[in-house]
Amino acid sequence: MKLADFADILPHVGSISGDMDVTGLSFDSRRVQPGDLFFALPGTKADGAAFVADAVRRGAAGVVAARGAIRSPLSVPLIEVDDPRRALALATARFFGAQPEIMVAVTGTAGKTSVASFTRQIWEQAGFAAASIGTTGVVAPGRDEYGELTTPDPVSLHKLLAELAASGVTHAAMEASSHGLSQRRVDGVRFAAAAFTNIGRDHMDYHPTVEEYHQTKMRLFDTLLPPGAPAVVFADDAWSQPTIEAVERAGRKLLTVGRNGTFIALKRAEHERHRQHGEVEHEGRLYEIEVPLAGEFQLANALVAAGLAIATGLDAATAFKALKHLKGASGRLELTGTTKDGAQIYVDYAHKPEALENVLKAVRPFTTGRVVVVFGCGGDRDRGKRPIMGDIARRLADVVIVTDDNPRSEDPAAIRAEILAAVPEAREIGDRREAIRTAIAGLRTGDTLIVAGKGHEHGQEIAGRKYPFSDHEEVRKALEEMGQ
Ligand SMILES: CC(=O)N[C@H]1[C@@H](OP(=O)(O)OP(=O)(O)OC[C@H]2O[C@@H](n3ccc(=O)[nH]c3=O)[C@H](O)[C@@H]2O)O[C@H](CO)[C@@H](O)[C@@H]1O[C@H](C)C(=O)N[C@@H](C)C(=O)N[C@H](CCC(=O)O)C(=O)O
Ligand SMILES: Nc1ncnc2c1ncn2[C@@H]1O[C@H](COP(=O)(O)OP(=O)(O)OP(=O)(O)O)[C@@H](O)[C@H]1O
Ligand SMILES: N[C@H](CCC[C@H](N)C(=O)O)C(=O)O
Ligand SMILES: [Mg+2]
Repeated sequence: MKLADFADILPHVGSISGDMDVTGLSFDSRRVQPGDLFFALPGTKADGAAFVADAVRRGAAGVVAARGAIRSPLSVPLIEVDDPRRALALATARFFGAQPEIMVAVTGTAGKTSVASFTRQIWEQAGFAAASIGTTGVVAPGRDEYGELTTPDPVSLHKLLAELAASGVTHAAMEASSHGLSQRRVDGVRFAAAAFTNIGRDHMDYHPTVEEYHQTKMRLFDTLLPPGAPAVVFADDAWSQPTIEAVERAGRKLLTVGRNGTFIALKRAEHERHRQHGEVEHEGRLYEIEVPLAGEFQLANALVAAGLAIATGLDAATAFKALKHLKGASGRLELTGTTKDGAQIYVDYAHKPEALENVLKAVRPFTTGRVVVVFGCGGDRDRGKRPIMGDIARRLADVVIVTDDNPRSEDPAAIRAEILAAVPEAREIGDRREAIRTAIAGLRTGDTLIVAGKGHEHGQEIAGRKYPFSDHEEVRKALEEMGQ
């Protein structure tokens, strides 16, 4: 492509020729290929402007940077913009060109992965070639890949969207994390609808206040969703009202779901251990629904997903019928094993307070014995959540084992100590493998064990190194070795 093809996104002035070839786009100097346009992004650890010389040395054909960020003269054209991250997102969308025709995004503290996966499954059952993109990776016809980020960077994202479109995928649901929204990773995607699940405590190391965190999520509705397009809002959360107001203020089409919802109104719900039943009203008609998954919260996620599918054109009866066949996203309150005595073991991705609270509450009514939890907290992330999660475990579980999650660069014992301060009666077993084994060995009839925090993850990051690790596998191996 030529620079002139990006004229509306990258205004080039003076002596810079629009005839300049752009053969690729890059925001990391270490990955620049000759002919790339290098975007110097102000980051959380470094400033991309400091790597411009490196990028040029590696063959960058031009540089895009924030106004005034580059002071010394360059041997290649410099294009100055107000918001380089947004410019990168828009330019990559233009560069890769195609995306699945109908794309939706879901934001919220918890439930994004589940909603994206459920929406894909509803579409699949309706006969569409559909994809989901998020924390657990990319799932599409003939494709199931593990991913690193919940919301990929714009270059990886638009390359992927173009591949999906080329392979015939017409529908895609993706997660929009607050980091992703704040860093403009999805600014180049054309959305047909967007959804909100809930707000809880998360990423308080990145967002100064919960209000700012919520406002960042609202970018999805007030900036990225086209005016008039449908916004599906879960109506039963403490943050539903501010979200509804933000959607209405922005002039998007508000569709609420849940007990307080009007687009899909949940009239009745019954919860069984591995199954949720409900009756919903949509446009004056009643539908019986069934979600074959553990955890009351999955009913909420299923309604949001059905809302997205209906809002983008699927008939309601097909969408509601599809819920009966939903499979849970990997590691979301997933029954991973049962002991000979009938104690049940779940792997769950709760790594933030509300999620842990929800999961422990969800299994209580079906647990005739004790609720046992094994969990830790990740390093280099919000420290404030550690004692909060300790307190939740103390209140809602009968047996607590505090172990390591991904300590990353932090001292694992110090992380555990911050959790244990709120739950001093807990057992401390740093080695996650041993913690899981100890918990399983102690299970009795009627007990439920929740191994929380790592869900689908394939590795454990300790002191900057990633070691292979899977909660699923550890549970299975432990049961096998104990002759269970
Ligand atoms: C804190 C954070 O969000 N960081 C993300 C951010 O990096 P950054 O821009 O802050 O990076 P930086 O190190 O400060 O560098 C600034 C710029 O200089 C460039 N650079 C740097 C070094 C060099 O030699 N040359 C060079 O050009 C970098 O490529 C970057 O463009 O932008 C990068 C590209 O999009 C991301 O890969 C990176 O994610 C890191 C790896 C990360 O761990 N992010 C997590 C916290 C995250 O995003 N999580 C969310 C939510 C998870 C959830 O709750 O579900 C997610 O969406 O996954
Ligand atoms: N609607 C919900 N309300 C409360 N908790 C939920 C809800 N959905 C899921 N959870 C809890 O949150 C965990 C993560 O769920 P899920 O992966 O669907 O959310 P997410 O928003 O994608 O999270 P992350 O940002 O960590 O990727 C689940 O394992 C469960 O413990
Ligand atoms: N997307 C989240 C995942 C956290 C998962 C948990 N296992 C941890 O390591 O804290 C993050 O990067 O903050
Ligand atoms: Mg997720």
